[in-house]
Amino acid sequence: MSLLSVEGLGIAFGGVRAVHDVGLTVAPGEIVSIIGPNGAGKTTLFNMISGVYLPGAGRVRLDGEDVTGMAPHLLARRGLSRTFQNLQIFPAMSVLENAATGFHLRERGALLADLLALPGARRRSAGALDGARDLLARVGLDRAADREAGELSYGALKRLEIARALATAPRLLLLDEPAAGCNAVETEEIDRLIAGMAQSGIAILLVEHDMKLVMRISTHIVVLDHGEKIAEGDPATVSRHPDVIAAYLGAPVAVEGAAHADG
Ligand SMILES: Nc1ncnc2c1ncn2[C@@H]1O[C@H](COP(=O)(O)OP(=O)(O)OP(=O)(O)O)[C@@H](O)[C@H]1O
Repeated sequence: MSLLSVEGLGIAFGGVRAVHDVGLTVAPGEIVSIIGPNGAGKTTLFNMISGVYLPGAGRVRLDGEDVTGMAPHLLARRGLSRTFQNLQIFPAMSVLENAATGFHLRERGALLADLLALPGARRRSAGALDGARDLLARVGLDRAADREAGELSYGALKRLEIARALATAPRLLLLDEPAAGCNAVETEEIDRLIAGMAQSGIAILLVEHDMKLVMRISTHIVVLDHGEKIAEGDPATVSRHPDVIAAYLGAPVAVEGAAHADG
């Protein structure tokens, strides 16, 4: 059964349809990727699912419950967490402290209370730092815990962002371009991390331009162009779809193990 179910989602900005009538589902352990050219509406779709934008049309359901337009911290309590295309890291804070901020994403105002050292902040922070150490181990950054975040490589920063998103123990994780700007080795680390999270039962929704990564790890791919879904299916099907090649890929993309998929 699907954990996330999106139906007929749409939004317009100043009369321009950024996303129109898009539907998709994600089940626990699945990796569903959204691909398409720049401006196709991928991040806007993410923003509607994660409560950043109120959709102009359509429904978002988590476990069958209508959560359309619900605030991000309330969605986090229900098990939805996300990362952003642009890193949201505090470079002057330690890696550990950055990971610990993730524990406050469920509580509106908690992060500000901590920064202002309001009552309860000290107790909450101690617990968050313990939890943050576990998260850093999960993404392979435990040995960098005490370094300043600003000193990390780009790939490590991307993993730190994922660690922070994991702090809310998500059942559904939205990853916006986790491999953007990463080199081949860093991309492989992200690849393993995403596959591992899916194996642990987390439902993953991914926006990513690295087609090798997408074709390797996706269970299902949804293709957007000009805000509309133009194709969907497994990697082998999507990578050879004529409309997808015309709108985005330019040429068929090799998919491991799919050489004889035509039968
Ligand atoms: N807040 C906004 N106000 C006005 N227009 C917006 C806003 N957000 C997105 N758009 C427009 O909506 C369309 C879809 O943008 P979006 O960022 O979702 O595309 P994308 O597929 O994520 O692109 P990219 O791959 O470059 O990140 C674009 O035409 C964009 O200019």
